[in-house]
Amino acid sequence: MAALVFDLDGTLVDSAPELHKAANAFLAEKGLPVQTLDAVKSFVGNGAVKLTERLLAAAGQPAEGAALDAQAKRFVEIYAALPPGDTVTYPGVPQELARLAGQGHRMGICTNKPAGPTRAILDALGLAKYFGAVVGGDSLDVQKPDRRMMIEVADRLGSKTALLVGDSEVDAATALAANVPFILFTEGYRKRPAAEIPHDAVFARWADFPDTLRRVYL
Ligand SMILES: O=C(O)COP(=O)(O)O
Ligand SMILES: [Mg+2]
Repeated sequence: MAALVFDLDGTLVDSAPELHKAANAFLAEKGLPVQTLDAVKSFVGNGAVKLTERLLAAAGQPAEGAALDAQAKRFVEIYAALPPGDTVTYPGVPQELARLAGQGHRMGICTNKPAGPTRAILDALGLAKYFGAVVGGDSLDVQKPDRRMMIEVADRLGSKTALLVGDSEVDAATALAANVPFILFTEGYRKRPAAEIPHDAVFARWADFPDTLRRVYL
């Protein structure tokens, strides 16, 4: 059975409100104007450093190199210190993960979010027990869409075959690079219409995931 590899932000959890809160606390600390939720959503997908880079660029304060790394470190500190509760699973996610685990699927997480906050969210939501491998944006020296992110998760799960479930262009590119099937969840933070993002199957409600998965393996 192929391992099921899941993206986190915008796929299993709606983390944008909490990222928005952290982004605005970070900007306010620097005396910069705050951002809308939609703007922050559009900055998510390539990890914490890119998110920080996009926040600073949007505020007219571009940063790069070591200066950007230092700013991103501060952003992650602010994010990690927020009280839990704002990040929630999409409806039906806990039930579906329990069902898949019950069927014996090996499951892993492949996210560009740093591994620390990723584990904190999985623990807080009671989901950690479902995942035999968690690879975050700072786990390797590459991030999605590099195929090594996907290969690392499959290796850690001891699985030769895998598929990726994700919400974004970055996930689609990762699956293509790793040559694995891609299932697109449409309710996350993608930037383009779903039809323009290469996928093998698509779904909008987690209650429909069983049928969607069957379509890929028919
Ligand atoms: O943190 C990000 O930018 C994106 O995280 P994701 O890979 O779980 O969507
Ligand atoms: Mg995502």
